[in-house]
Amino acid sequence: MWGVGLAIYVTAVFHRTSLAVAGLEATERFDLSASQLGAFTVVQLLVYAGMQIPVGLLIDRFGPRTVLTVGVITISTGQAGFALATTFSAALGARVFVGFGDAMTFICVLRLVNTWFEPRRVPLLTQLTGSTGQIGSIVAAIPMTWALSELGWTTAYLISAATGPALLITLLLLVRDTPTERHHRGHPMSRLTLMSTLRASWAQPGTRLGFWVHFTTPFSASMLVMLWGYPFLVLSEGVSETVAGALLSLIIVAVVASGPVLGWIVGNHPWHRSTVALTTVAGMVVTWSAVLLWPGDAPLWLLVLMVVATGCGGPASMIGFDVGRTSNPPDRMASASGIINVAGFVATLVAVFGIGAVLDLATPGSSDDYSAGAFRLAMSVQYLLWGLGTLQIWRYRTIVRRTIGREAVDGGSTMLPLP
Ligand SMILES: N[C@@H](Cc1c[nH]cn1)C(=O)NCC(=O)O
Repeated sequence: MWGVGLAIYVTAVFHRTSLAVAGLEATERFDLSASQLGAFTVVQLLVYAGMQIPVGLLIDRFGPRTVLTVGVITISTGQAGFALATTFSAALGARVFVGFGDAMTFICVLRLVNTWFEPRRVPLLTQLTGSTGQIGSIVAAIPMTWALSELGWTTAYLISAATGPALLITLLLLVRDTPTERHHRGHPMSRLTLMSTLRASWAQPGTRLGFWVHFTTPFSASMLVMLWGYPFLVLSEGVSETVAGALLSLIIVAVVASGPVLGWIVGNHPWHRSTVALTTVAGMVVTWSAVLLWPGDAPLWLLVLMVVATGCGGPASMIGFDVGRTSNPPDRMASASGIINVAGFVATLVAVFGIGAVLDLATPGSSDDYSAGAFRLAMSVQYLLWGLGTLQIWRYRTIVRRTIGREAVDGGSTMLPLP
């Protein structure tokens, strides 16, 4: 069950990031300005974030198998549409479909993990899901670059869309919602019940703690991988294009390598989950500060430390889902995951936008030759997000620790009995 779900999630991450290496080709094919190119990423992220809460509710109502089926069909249709699009508006519409399908993948896989594995194994498998999924972005970077240059736009994107039918058949043949049911249906929900499910999830301090952990930890890596990493490293830190590419791949290596370690710590020491998240944020703040304050170009060893610390933020974000899991009953689990998942993508959007806006303000009239000084200022936008997130993590961790107590947390529950 998990293998099929994971294969679908790796493919979704591949589709999500498959535009990162196609910027130049897209600019030529659709005759785009820089902001139109950026719109593809922004629209996709907006759709993804906006769909998280509805998708969480749909999973609780119709089960992960059904929602995943719709997700695979939608994302493959979007990617095929992107292959065939010849105008900016058609391509943008196709990216909306990719965002919709993508939004339906991850929390379905989390739900399958929660149903099919014993609770003590769930933290590690949740981590392995998040970390292994990021391999999709390496596939998007290397083979996709080759396919675009050797096979051309339409064939490269059509081949990538063709993974959809194969995954769909495997999904329909193998995946069951629970060991006893192919389809698990929750209770039909009126608008009132939907609202009360969301309210009940959000009322749990553990859901809020999970939200802020997911807000604070992954955005720096996502912002680097999705948009600003390459220009920052080349234009501001003076590394070659090859080294910049290698450093961005190292982020994914750090994600994949640190995931199981963090998963093990979190599974064995639930009381210390928020401490692990805060330590990871501190690692990012310290290494980023050293890079940004270094006089002139930062040395390569420091850039390596910074990207590794930043990569660890991805797996640390999974702590958010784990706290959400132990703070909600199984029939509200996907809704809580949806709420928590919105946070990281909203923080990424704010970082991507904020950095672009500061770059434009600091370098008036020039869009492709930002100075090192402008980049340093722009990258400092991240401190606002880390600062807000850290305060909120501290606030809700204090509430959880005070109201629930160590024995219950170590026993696997952060659920507060509410009226
Ligand atoms: N935080 C990520 C997952 C992750 C784990 N390790 C690195 N990244 C996340 O929010 N995932 C949701 C998704 O759809 O990818």
